[in-house]
Amino acid sequence: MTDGYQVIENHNGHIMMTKVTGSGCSPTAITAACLAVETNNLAASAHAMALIGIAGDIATQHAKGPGSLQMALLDTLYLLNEDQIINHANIQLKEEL
Ligand SMILES: Nc1ncnc2c1ncn2[C@@H]1O[C@H](COP(=O)(O)OP(=O)(O)OP(=O)(O)O)[C@@H](O)[C@H]1O
Ligand SMILES: Cc1ncsc1CCO
Repeated sequence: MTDGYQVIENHNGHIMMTKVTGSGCSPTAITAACLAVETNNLAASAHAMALIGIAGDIATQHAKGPGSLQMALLDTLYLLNEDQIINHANIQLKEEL
C-alpha cells in the first residue's frame, strides 16, 4: 500500500479469502474506523488491511473451504483481540519514495 511517499507491504491474509464475498468490501468499513482514530492515512489504511488479513489468517485455520471460512471470518473479526493482532501482524514499511 502507498500514499505516494511511503510503501507498506502487507503479508497478512489468505488467498481463499478471495472466494468469500464481502471480505473485500468489509475492510473499507474497518478502514473508516481506523481513520477515525489515526491521523496518518497510510498507517490507518495499512492497519485496517492488516486486521482483515489477520482475521483471515486465523479463520483459515478453522475452515475447510470458502463456506466455513465465511462464518469463521465473521466470528474471528467479532472476537479479534490485542494478543492475536500483536502475534499475527505481518506488515512492514518497505521504502520511502
Ligand atoms: N493473494 C492474497 N493473499 C492474501 N490475501 C489476499 C490475497 N488476495 C486478496 N486477499 C484478501 O482477500 C480479501 C478479498 O480480496 P478481493 O480482491 O477478492 O476483494 P473484492 O473482490 O473486493 O471482494 P468482494 O468479494 O468482497 O467484493 C481482501 O481482504 C484481500 O486483502
Ligand atoms: C456483494 C456485495 N453487495 C454489497 S457489498 C458486496 C460485497 C463487496 O465486496
